[in-house]
Amino acid sequence: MSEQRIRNDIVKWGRSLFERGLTAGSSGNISVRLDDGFLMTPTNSCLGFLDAERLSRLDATGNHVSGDAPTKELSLHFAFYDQRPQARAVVHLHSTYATALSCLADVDPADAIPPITPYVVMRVGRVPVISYTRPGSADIRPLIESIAVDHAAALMQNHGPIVTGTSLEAAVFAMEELEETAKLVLLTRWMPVRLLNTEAIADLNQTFKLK
Ligand SMILES: O=C(CO)COP(=O)(O)O
Ligand SMILES: [Zn+2]
Repeated sequence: MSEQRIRNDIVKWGRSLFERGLTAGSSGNISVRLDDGFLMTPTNSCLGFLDAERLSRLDATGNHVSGDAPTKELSLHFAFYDQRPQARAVVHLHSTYATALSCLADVDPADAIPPITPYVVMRVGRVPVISYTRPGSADIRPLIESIAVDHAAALMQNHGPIVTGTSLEAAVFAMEELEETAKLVLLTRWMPVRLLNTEAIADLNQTFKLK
């Protein structure tokens, strides 16, 4: 896929996520790994109004080479790219329900999203909670690196979700699934929920291998 097409896709998905209320104001950021570097959304930009020509272009070693200054969360994007060779895109949002889950004191930090539907198992997998760090702090990097080999998604405590995928579309779809499942988890929080059993989960993992 050409770089221009990828730039247009970042603008398209950014607008779509923003218009559906999945992140507000200038929150959230998107990156895509190219063959010779990275494209990232600029810091303080609104995902609803990105300009394809002003996206931040970084070289393969992470140096900013053109466009506006990149997201201040580049450490967390690079942590996933370093540890997951298959990751081609990273999406971070402040979507309401996943962020609400990230604030709950009694959520299992090793497994924040119970397996209540097949799609969350297929598209997202197990979701750990990463301890709080200040937005933009490089301190997040080792925390993400410690989970990134085995997890395609995480919740940053009191902050929001972060998801990777083998394409931008796959990362966006996984993020949408994560957000919708977080909503279901909160809707059913005080109800006796029947989870998928280990047999069903093993069958899903075998049939739809998460990358
Ligand atoms: O969500 C954000 C910080 O966590 C937004 O930061 P940027 O505007 O630098 O991308
Ligand atoms: Zn954020």
